[in-house]
Amino acid sequence: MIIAIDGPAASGKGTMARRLAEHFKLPHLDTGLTFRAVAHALVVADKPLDDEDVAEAAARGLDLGALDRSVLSAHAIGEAASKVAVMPRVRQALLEAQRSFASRPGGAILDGRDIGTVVCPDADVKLFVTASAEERAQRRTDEILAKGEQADYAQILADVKKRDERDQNRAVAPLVPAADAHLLDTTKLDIEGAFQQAVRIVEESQIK
Ligand SMILES: Nc1ncnc2c1ncn2[C@@H]1O[C@H](COP(=O)(O)OP(=O)(O)O)[C@@H](O)[C@H]1O
Ligand SMILES: Nc1ccn([C@@H]2O[C@H](COP(=O)(O)OP(=O)(O)O)[C@@H](O)[C@H]2O)c(=O)n1
Repeated sequence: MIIAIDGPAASGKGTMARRLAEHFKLPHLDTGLTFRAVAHALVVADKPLDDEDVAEAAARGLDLGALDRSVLSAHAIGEAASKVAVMPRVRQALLEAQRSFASRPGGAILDGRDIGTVVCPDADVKLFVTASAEERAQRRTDEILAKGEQADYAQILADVKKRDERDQNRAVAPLVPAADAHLLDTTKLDIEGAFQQAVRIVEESQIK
């Protein structure tokens, strides 16, 4: 079974994907980390974020087994990732790695922005996870504060909106729900409530 989960920044798709992976015993790939890793490689090499040759080389050299969430989850890397994610050759290189992960025998869960539309258009179940921009900014703020770092809600809300805009309006693989995706608005759901709804959707689509 392949489960595709998409949604905007801090909607809770990663948390949901990890819990579903554990529940259904499926391997999980957070494709956001692949874009973050490319952005991180450019930042570390002191290269501009629009250098497509360097970015493509980083994408082609990516080891999916070595994605370090603790380094890549930084708020600023998310912003940088959405800049490298507009480059077609970067997307193509990562697409090959993402599809290879998805084609594992037994299936997989992938989460990102274009899983249901581009990476796995034939996925067995597609979820599009949303929440209001204000709720998502609050979740990200709480997450950063919980790490003991400083967080400015107003700035984070502005960043979240800017990233939504960039992800929804890029030419290649924009953030949009697949026609056959189940929409799951988690604005008023806690983590457990959102997970239970997702399990129900997956189980119902297995029966059909
Ligand atoms: N339904 C929810 N209610 C409240 N907080 C949530 C919910 N889902 C996720 N979170 C929290 O919000 C933050 C962002 O979630 P995450 O799964 O990383 O989102 P995404 O992968 O969409 O960026 C995390 O701190 C997570 O614990
Ligand atoms: N399948 C994907 C996943 C991420 N991305 C890009 O990578 C950025 C970071 O993704 P992420 O999922 O790690 O971000 P968060 O939602 O966790 O904040 C996004 O803003 C997108 O620009 C993408 O274009 N396609």
